[in-house]
Amino acid sequence: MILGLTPVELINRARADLRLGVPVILRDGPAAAIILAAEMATPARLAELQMLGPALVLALTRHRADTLKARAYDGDLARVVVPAGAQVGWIRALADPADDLRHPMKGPLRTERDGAADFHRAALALAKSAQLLPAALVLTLDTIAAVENAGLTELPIAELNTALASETQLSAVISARLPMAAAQAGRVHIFRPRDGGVEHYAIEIGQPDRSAPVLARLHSACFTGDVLGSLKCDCGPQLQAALTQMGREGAGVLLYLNQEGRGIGLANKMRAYSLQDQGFDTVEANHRLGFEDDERDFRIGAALLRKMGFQQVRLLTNNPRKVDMLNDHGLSVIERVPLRVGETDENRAYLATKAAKSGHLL
Ligand SMILES: Nc1nc2c(ncn2[C@@H]2O[C@H](COP(=O)(O)OP(=O)(O)OP(=O)(O)O)[C@@H](O)[C@H]2O)c(=O)[nH]1
Ligand SMILES: [Zn+2]
Repeated sequence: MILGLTPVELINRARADLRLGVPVILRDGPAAAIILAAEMATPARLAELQMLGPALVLALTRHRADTLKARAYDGDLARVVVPAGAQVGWIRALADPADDLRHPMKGPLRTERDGAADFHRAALALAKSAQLLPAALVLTLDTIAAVENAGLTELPIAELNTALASETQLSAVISARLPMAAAQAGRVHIFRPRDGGVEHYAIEIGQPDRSAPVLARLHSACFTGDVLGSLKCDCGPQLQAALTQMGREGAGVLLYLNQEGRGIGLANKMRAYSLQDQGFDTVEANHRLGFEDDERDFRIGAALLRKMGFQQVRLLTNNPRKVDMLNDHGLSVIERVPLRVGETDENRAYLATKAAKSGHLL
């Protein structure tokens, strides 16, 4: 006999469904809702939802709602009423700010005030965790009968919320020696989250003494900076400078965390870059897309360092949040080592915005 899927397995299936444009059913006891990622909506799928019931809603985060001048009665999110006959283009324009400046008048938008927003909040969290735009069509169902035999993934929201909020458990997969330009004595460790998320890497230089403070860096993936040598940020030079300093000192550990774009994923980061070309700064661009300034789960870095046996770190960073987070999650940062490299004409304003709005130290 095959037992049912665990919540973690169901969540991963639900993420894949949303990314494919397949609806997912959320359950809360006897209550249920059907959700669809707004950016993946097609005319056919939208028509299916519109036929199931009249009360179709587009859930948006407060940041996106603020941009659209829609009232967010639920605090952190808004439930925008989808008018009968609304087309996919209307949904997409609300979800995606790409054309905000060209077509500023999207309203007036009517948002719901009464009733619960639990399904909507869960739908947005799931869309974010699938690295989609945080915008979801939500139809609360009177009865689940109409969708019961469609083979859709069904997810209890209590379990979904618990799983999304809990600390990721990581398993060590393999490690192997890697001589690098910055240090001959390098070793790459691969860690796999047990929640089905993307793998993260640790680059160990030399043989750091576990009973002494280790020179450490938490580096968030930046395809454009790390690989392409982008001049828009300082990630590539920071990565190289950190490895070089560890090589020079003979020991250190650099965590390469796959949290591209401060946790929003590369597609959304490129959407943010496109908005930056329209004149918005890095924080404003994230907000217009509906994200927080920083969506990273920094607990993963702390968990990895602890798992590797480290307790005390000298942390290479300009970001005081990283220091606080490690101190709050079982490590002690005995020194913050500044990492100021790679300033260019192109990234000067970006670095200044991070100092002014995100608390980075100059
Ligand atoms: N969303 C978004 N992400 C960006 C942008 N520019 C760089 N990133 C991402 O930001 C992350 C690097 O974060 P930073 O804020 O530069 O540095 P930090 O890691 O917080 O702090 P430091 O330790 O001082 O470097 C990487 O994941 C990059 O992909 C941007 O304009 N928008
Ligand atoms: Zn970068």
